[in-house]
Parts: sequence; structure tokens; C-alpha cells
Amino acid sequence: MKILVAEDDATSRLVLGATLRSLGHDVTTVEDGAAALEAWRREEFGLVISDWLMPLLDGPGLCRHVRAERRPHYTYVILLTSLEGKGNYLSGIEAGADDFITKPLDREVLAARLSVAERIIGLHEALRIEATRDRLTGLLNRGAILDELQRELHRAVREDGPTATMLLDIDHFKRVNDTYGHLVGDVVLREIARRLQLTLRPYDRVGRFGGEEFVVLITHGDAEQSALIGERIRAAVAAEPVEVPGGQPVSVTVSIGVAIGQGSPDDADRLLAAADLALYRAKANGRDRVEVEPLAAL
Ligand SMILES: Nc1nc2c(ncn2[C@@H]2O[C@H](COP(=O)(O)OP(=O)(O)OP(=O)(O)O)[C@@H](O)[C@H]2O)c(=O)[nH]1
Repeated sequence: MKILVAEDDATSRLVLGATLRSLGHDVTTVEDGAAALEAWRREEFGLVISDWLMPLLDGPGLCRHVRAERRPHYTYVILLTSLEGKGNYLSGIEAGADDFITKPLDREVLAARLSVAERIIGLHEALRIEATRDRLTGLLNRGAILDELQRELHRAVREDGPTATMLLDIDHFKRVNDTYGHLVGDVVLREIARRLQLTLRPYDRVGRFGGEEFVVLITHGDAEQSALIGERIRAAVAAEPVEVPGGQPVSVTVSIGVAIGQGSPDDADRLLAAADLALYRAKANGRDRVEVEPLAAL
């Protein structure tokens, strides 16, 4: 497990770091709460073990920041304390800590608490996946891809670069359902999702927007590059009919609308509306095609 240790006492820091490493963990140690917060913002840690009293930012203060700044993955926080008394434990929990370990440290107690931490982190992760995935295709669901779009817009603003949003809709999908039945329709949806993932780079994100509509976010996508990617997706879908268990292969095509944004994090709705407009044009112009909508005056 990736663990961040915040402890101002050099000897305790050394001992705790060495013990955690000997238990097989990947450990980063820092000497105060502010450095811990900086490291936590920079990297992903499953677990933070923090001393209570530290210069600059104390353990509960660090907890409050960790809980206030939303991250996709849960961070489990254990506070180290030699302080006694219910009041303190309660204020630590209220600040967002998950558990306490009393100093001086006992290796067996530490190992036991870490296995509880791993169990809880695993449960959080399972819940997160359940809440963000589309059951049928395994892609991000509507809520999750909209969250990703928001993050992508913040990144584009920070880096002062473009970002592209693509809306993709299977052509005449109702006919597929009507002709072959819903189960075959589902096979087609799953196969389109698979081809989309194969065609995209690992850092581009794809989600099911609803029904037979998908969203693709192209990081750093300008108009020219996004049109090329859209074309690659279109061709990958049209290239081969979808194999269906026990039935005839089904030929499908997709229409794609692309919108380019480079403005404010508040542009999600405008970007989606522009991509929808381009998609409408792609449908009106004969389907199985890509249309790009440049975003004017963002
Ligand atoms: N099998 C299956 N079908 C779905 C699912 N979600 C939506 N659909 C179907 O998708 C079809 C969408 O049809 P329409 O919106 O009329 O559009 P279309 O037939 O694709 O035509 P164009 O978009 O104009 O090319 C409907 O028949 C829905 O029942 C799903 O999860 N599984």
C-alpha cells in the first residue's frame, strides 16, 4: 500500500517508516502537516499516518484538508497520539480521521490496524467503481463522465490549452433492437464500447451518456486532431460487423459530433450543447460521419 507518514520527531519518523517498509509497504515520510498536504496533493496515497501535534499544520488540520478536497479515491487517515481522553479522540474523528494508534508503537497493533485500513480502502474502491461504471458496457456512467469533463475543463484552463468533447450516437439503433431484439442490441452496445476503448489513448476518457449515446473527452484535443480521432473511431466501428452469439453479424455505424473548448470551467453545458449540434448535423448529413463545431467566443 502507498503510505504517507507525517511525523515531526525524527526518530519516530525513522522507526515508523522502517517498520512500515518491513511490512511490505511503499512509504513516503515528511516532517510536518504542511509538507504532508503538499505530498498528498501531488501523489495518490491510500493511507496517511499522521502525528497529532506537528508544526505548521497539525494532524486534525491535515485531516480536514484531506476530507474537504474531493478526490476520486478514498484516503484512509490514522492519527498517532499519546494524548488520552475522549475529547481528543472525538475531535480527531470529527476532523475526518478513521482510526488512532497510540504511541509508543507496537508492531503487531500497527500491522492489525493496517489490515483493517486495507479492507476499508478496498470497500471504498469497490463502491466507487460501482457508482461510476455503466453496468452494461463497463464504461464510465453519465455522472462520472460529466465529473471527468469538469476536471478536464479545469485542466485545460490551467494549461491554457484546448479540450475536445465528442458525442457519439449509434445510427438507426432502434432498427437493430427491432430487427434482432434487445439482447443483440446490448451485445452491439458492448462491442462499440470495446472498440471505442481500443481506439483511444489511455488518458482520453469515454463514458456512456445514456441509451446508445457515448461521450469521449480528448485531452489537448484541437479541432484538427479531434476530427482525426473521430474519424478513426467512426472507421473502427464501420470496419467490421459485430459478431453476435448464435446469429448473423450486425453491421452498425456511428455519427459523431465534436466541440472544441478553451475557456472556463463553467463551459461544460455549452460544450455538450455544441457537440450535440454537431452530432445533429452529422445525422442530417447522412450519418456514419464526423462533424466538428468550433466554439466561438468562449
Ligand atoms: N438494447 C438496448 N437498446 C437501448 C438501450 N438504451 C437505449 N436503447 C435503444 O436505443 C434506441 C434509440 O433509438 P432512437 O433514439 O430512435 O435513434 P436511432 O434509431 O438510433 O436513430 P438515429 O439516432 O436517428 O440514427 C431505442 O430503440 C432504445 O430502446 C440499451 O441499454 N440496450
